Amino acid sequence: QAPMWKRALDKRLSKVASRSGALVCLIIRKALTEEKRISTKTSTADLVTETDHLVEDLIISELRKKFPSHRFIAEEAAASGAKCELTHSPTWIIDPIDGTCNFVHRFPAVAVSIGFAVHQELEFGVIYHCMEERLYSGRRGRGAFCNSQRLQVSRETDLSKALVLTEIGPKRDPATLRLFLGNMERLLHASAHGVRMIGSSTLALCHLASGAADAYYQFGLHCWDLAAATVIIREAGGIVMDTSGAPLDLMACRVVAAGTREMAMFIAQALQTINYGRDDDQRSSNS
Ligand SMILES: O=P(O)(O)O[C@H]1[C@H](O)[C@@H](O)[C@H](O)[C@H](O)[C@@H]1O
Ligand SMILES: [Mg+2]
Ligand SMILES: [Mg+2]
Repeated sequence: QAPMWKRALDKRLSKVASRSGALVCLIIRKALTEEKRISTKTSTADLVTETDHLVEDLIISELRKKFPSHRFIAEEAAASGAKCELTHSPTWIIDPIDGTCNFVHRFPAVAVSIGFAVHQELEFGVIYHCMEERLYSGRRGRGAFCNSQRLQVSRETDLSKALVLTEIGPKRDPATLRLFLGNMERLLHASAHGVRMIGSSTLALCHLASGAADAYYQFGLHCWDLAAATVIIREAGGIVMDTSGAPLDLMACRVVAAGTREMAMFIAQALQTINYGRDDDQRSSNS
């Protein structure tokens, strides 16, 4: 049981994060219907808009006012060259709009993700589904919720009875696409019930935490896609690990998550690796 000061601090921090998320969702919902100025980052499929930047700046300024000594890892700052270094300091890990491509197309699977770590341990996360007013939250040792409903992962262990979620990632070169499609083909050959992509890794991971899917895997997502969702899935009883079967490496741009370890291992063993570098390796592009 964490010390009283820590429980009180976590509660205060997660309240601030939830309030920030709620405020910016109003901005995103309004902007979704409006004309957007769109630019690309690491590929023609890796989009960013002025709303991504506005929302990220708003969240960080709100949090910095209250916690000036804390550190930040945020998607659009990283895209502009900021270091992604998870130290022992209290650190907020932020994806201002997860599902920017959906946002650009007015496809309503769009979320805000705010994770929090201390001593390199993920302590809590909130993910706001902006179009459905659903707040997914998880605090280490205190459970995971969607609004006030407790979350519980699926207990499925049989891949031939599984619904599997994934995302393409930003690379679209022929070699990457062959590996991506080969991974999907192997899971379908193993008679998985289906493989789905919704265009938002954080919302897909929330579906896993709520038991609406049995597994998730991806190469090409980032620490800001993973931070909050990892706490939520673990607190819903699930497992989040590296695609090699080793413990999760938050900066490795790859993940397998599932309701059961057996399911996660089946998925991991079926995958061929797609190399996206690391978030904390400044030499590799943030693709
Ligand atoms: O850039 P945002 O924050 O929209 O995150 C998405 C990534 O861009 C995709 O490559 C990735 O495949 C996932 O869809 C992820 O949610
Ligand atoms: Mg984003
Ligand atoms: Mg994202």
